[in-house]
Amino acid sequence: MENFVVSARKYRPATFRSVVGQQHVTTTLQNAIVSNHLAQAFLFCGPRGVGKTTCARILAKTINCQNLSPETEACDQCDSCRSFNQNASFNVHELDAASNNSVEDIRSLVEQVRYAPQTGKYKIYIIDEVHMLSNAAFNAFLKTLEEPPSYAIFILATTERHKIIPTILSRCQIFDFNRIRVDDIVGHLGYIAQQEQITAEPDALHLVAQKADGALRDALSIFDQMVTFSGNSLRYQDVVQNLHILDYEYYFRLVDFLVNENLSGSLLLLEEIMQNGFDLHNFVVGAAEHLRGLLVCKDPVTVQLLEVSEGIRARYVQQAQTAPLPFLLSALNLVSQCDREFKQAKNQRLHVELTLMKLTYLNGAVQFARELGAGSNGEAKKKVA
Ligand SMILES: Nc1ncnc2c1ncn2[C@@H]1O[C@H](COP(=O)(O)OP(=O)(O)OP(=O)(O)O)[C@@H](O)[C@H]1O
Ligand SMILES: [Zn+2]
Repeated sequence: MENFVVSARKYRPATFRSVVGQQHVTTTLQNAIVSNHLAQAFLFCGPRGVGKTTCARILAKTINCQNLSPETEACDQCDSCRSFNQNASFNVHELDAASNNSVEDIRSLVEQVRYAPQTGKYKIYIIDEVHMLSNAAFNAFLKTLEEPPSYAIFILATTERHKIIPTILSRCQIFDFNRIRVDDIVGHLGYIAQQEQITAEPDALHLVAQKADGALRDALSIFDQMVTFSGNSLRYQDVVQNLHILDYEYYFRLVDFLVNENLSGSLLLLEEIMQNGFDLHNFVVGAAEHLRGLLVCKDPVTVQLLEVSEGIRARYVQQAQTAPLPFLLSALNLVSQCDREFKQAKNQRLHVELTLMKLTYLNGAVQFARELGAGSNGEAKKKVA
């Protein structure tokens, strides 16, 4: 049997073109290569698992390729490309500063920089998690960064840009990597599913993508975990169950109860959520997100901001029609307040229950206030009387 290779490694992009969602970076790098304006030191900043190391390696391979394509991609055929692809190139050195952050580690790296490449044009030094280097190590490195030999290129990567000292920042060309959009993650997962002959429900992939919170690497590990769990067909319900996700259903039900002033319904729903072992605070945060989702659905333009599948979006739009805008605004306000005060509350369940009570009568109250405000002689005044 073939060894199982995790998707994050198996599908690590080998060309600029196959990097997802970082076009501003890849295009700029390619332009720099074509116009021969390559900087000698780069700083790649951004969240974890969005392609910083991947792009560093692609850059390293591309600038050493002996047979660059017209699209400025490495050929993957020449000797240099082949040794890169087999992780056997002498022209790329990677240091993970998270685990090698001492002065000695940097000294041995700096030592290597003195030797020109025997084959190929450039030697590339990738320092991951560079913010972890000790101060002494930083200083030992600074001199080399100031006057690197012409064949040396440094690519520093970090998830914590604010920890990088100004002397380093000012010597690097800085690239900010984006979180990957849910749609882009879904597209990539869909592609991998197809390659692996896995049938996956779009909603299932959406859920995985959302859980990954912008990190493609995380999405791929969750995807692998799901496939181990449910085999060659990935269903929405399996993902909900396996990832123990507070699924949309709960929130759709909640808002239905609220707009229908069904207090017992929402209190029992809360009980159910706790019985199922969900975290109360997560529920509050999720409720705020759901309300925000309904709000953006009130407008045909902002509806695009909702990063969900088509099917779920249609349900949002439908539910948004049952909930007046002022109600949604006040509800979001109340839930945000509940969230802010959550940690201080002595009895957190009661705190949430109280919010649910306020929310239940909110719709009636909002309509009542509106009727009053309208100043008509209709129902509202009768109610007051
Ligand atoms: N933009 C992307 N396009 C395609 N695949 C990606 C992308 N970002 C991450 N991946 C996948 O995730 C894996 C890890 O990505 P990579 O190591 O490049 O992330 P990173 O940003 O350097 O993360 P860290 O800061 O944790 O080192 C890759 O092997 C690849 O499979
Ligand atoms: Zn090549």
